[in-house]
Amino acid sequence: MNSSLPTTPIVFLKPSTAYVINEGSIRIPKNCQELHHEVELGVVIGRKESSVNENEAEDLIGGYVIALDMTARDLQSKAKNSGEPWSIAKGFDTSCPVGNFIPKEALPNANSLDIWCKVNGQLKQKGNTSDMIFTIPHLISYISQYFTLEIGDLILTGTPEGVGPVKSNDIIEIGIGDISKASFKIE
Ligand SMILES: O=C(O)/C=C/C(=O)CC(=O)C(=O)O
Ligand SMILES: [Mg+2]
Repeated sequence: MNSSLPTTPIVFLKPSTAYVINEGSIRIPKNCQELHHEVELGVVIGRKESSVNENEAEDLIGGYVIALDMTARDLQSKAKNSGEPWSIAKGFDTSCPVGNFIPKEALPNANSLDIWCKVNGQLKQKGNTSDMIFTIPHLISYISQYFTLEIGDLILTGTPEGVGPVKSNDIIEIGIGDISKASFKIE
């Protein structure tokens, strides 16, 4: 996205009303003319803890999901330019579609997974979690210094290149290789 590499993770929050389960619909938020898909690996927290170091972080992982960080890019750019928070741009209703839960034991290689996103059958994003700027233990440790992590919390880990716009009636499909797949329609 032409931003310089962050030296610490950029953290924002989505409310639980952002969730959409597999085969659900995504709503374009009010005043948004540019809604973008961002496919991301999601880490589901399985144990309540705060202030963990990177070595302890692995123990907090309960499992994974494939997820979308749906972003009202125009509203985010406006907020960035005026120094305002990203809450609406990132946290509007239906901004966090998720696939089915995958237990940690079923995904021992979370740091080298192919993740992908198709829009109307066309591949738009393809990346590998080994290319993430920050490792999963680093993200968990960093976030846990500020927020107590609770069972069921979901951490999205950042998106690979290829983010782009979607419009009404588009179908977004996301997946982890051929291990997990989910599909959503833009209302
Ligand atoms: O810096 C920007 O303009 C946008 C950054 C993001 O939206 C960050 C993400 O959500 C991501 O990289 O996954
Ligand atoms: Mg993102």
